[in-house]
Amino acid sequence: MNSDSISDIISGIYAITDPNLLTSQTALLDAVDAALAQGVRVIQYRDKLASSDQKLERAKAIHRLCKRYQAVSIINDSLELMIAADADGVHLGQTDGATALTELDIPKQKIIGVTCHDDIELAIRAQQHGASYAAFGRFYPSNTKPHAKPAKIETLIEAKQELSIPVVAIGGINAHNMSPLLDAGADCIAVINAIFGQNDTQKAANTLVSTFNRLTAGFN
Ligand SMILES: Cc1ncc(COP(=O)(O)OP(=O)(O)O)c(N)n1
Ligand SMILES: Cc1ncsc1CCOP(=O)(O)O
Ligand SMILES: [Mg+2]
Repeated sequence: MNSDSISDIISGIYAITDPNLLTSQTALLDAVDAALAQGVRVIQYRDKLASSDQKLERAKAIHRLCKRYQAVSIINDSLELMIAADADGVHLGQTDGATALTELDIPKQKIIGVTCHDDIELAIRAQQHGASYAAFGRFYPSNTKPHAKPAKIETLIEAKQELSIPVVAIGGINAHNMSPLLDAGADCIAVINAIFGQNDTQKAANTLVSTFNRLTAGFN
């Protein structure tokens, strides 16, 4: 991992892999490479289908690719896999250990992302307990996770007032609808389908990254 601050690291486009969209290891690694080459800064390996051995091999390969592009690798759900693959961080949902962050043995330098749905109190507690970033969403209907709880843009605005850690927005986001989330203060836009569900990953990543950069060019 590079030595930038967490606000520099968790910013821009955050791409999350999906085994239903990237069905082979080659497809997965080629797509991650294409996304990184276009300026995606964060990759989350999210895979609820592969075997443990496959997950370890893929997580390690993604971490190597991220290092090559000076991006960061995050593992979904599993602290054990993060440690085994020596990835840069882990993303924990409310049923993955996020409710007991202080009881987990997480190496100090690792990034810890926490799902906060639409709940600012969850985010404040997560920050107090050592979370590196808070993720809110879903903001728009998501084909990837149709039953994800909806979140309000007002919650993002409140999150930016209450939290010092970066704020990530997720759920049904694409280049056409990210603008209100950025205006509300989202530091980072997390996507699955808008990048890995597209025929041309490179073009999709380029569109997302350039749209993010254009829309945030006047900020700060
Ligand atoms: C960046 C980011 N935000 C939210 C989630 C959702 O995590 P979770 O609620 O644990 O759901 P699953 O992804 O495990 O289905 C995420 N993965 N990444
Ligand atoms: C994992 C997750 N958590 C809330 S919505 C979501 C899915 C995001 O995928 P997409 O960008 O395709 O809507
Ligand atoms: Mg989870």
